[in-house]
Amino acid sequence: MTRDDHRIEVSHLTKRFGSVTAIRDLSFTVEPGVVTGFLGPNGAGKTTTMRVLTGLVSPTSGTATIGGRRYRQLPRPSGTVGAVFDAATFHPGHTARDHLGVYAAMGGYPRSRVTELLEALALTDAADRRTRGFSTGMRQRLSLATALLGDPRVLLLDEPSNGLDPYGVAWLRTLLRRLAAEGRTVLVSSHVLSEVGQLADDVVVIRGGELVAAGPWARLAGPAAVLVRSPDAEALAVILASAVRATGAGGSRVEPVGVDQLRVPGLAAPVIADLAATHGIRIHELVTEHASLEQLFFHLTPDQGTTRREAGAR
Ligand SMILES: Nc1ncnc2c1ncn2[C@@H]1O[C@H](COP(=O)(O)OP(=O)(O)OP(=O)(O)O)[C@@H](O)[C@H]1O
Repeated sequence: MTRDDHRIEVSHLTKRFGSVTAIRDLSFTVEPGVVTGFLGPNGAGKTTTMRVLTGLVSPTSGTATIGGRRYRQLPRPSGTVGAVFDAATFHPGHTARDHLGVYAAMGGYPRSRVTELLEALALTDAADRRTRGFSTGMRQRLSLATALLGDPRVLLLDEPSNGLDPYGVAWLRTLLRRLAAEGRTVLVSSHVLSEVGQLADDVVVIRGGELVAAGPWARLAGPAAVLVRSPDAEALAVILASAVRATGAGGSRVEPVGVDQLRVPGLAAPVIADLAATHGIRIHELVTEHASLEQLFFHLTPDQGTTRREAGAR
């Protein structure tokens, strides 16, 4: 099996529900081996895209494939793709073990998988309790355990951190990173940005059903600015201001931050260090500030009004 066998490819995908265009000519790829965050404001089209990927919704046009095949064309769909959608429901009278047992039987997976997954998802102590008393975190774990029954190479998780406390989010992060490190393709949707920042290496950002940005989020965010500490900050500010102007970054200014510190946009740390050395100016500290995922999100998807979006107006 090669990496190509479980790459997700969404190509010119459009989905209309009556007069509402949920997805419009959307194209992106999701690579195995990393956790990819699928970001967008409410109503952006994340769930619809994931539903098309799992064959639950038919596209109006375009394709969404896994390893080059549509979900229904996969030889073992549930063994290839594990999906968790928001608001998973369980039979309230079933225990966690019953629930996994039913799905293991339906998928033709050995009973030993149930015990393995109860352990891997820290559910062993709750295995024989009825799901009606489960907390949100336990429900999320049980949904994930169900999705992992067939040892899928591709995981599609819609808002998996919903309702998790900070311990739950930390646990989820460790689990997803481990699953990705094993070579799986992991796509995680969310609008809770601080959590995706901790969970994902790559991001796909959509708005109004269209692609806004895709790639490693650190690259998308770019170096926002460098903080420079120097006992000769005033002299350095003059030199750096002229270098910033020379880059053509018209709106960017070197700003003093405290007594001996400057915030320098538009110049990389090595350039600043070299300039200081050329002019014999001492540097005590250089720190590159990256934009947070939240800043990136607001920059890429300025609010256009929820009502307008939900109505599908453009
Ligand atoms: N079955 C449906 N019938 C009609 N419209 C739908 C249907 N499913 C989704 N939509 C609409 O498609 C758009 C995209 O919805 P979707 O649920 O995919 O967005 P989302 O990014 O997952 O949002 P959220 O973060 O709020 O879950 C919305 O305008 C939504 O109202």
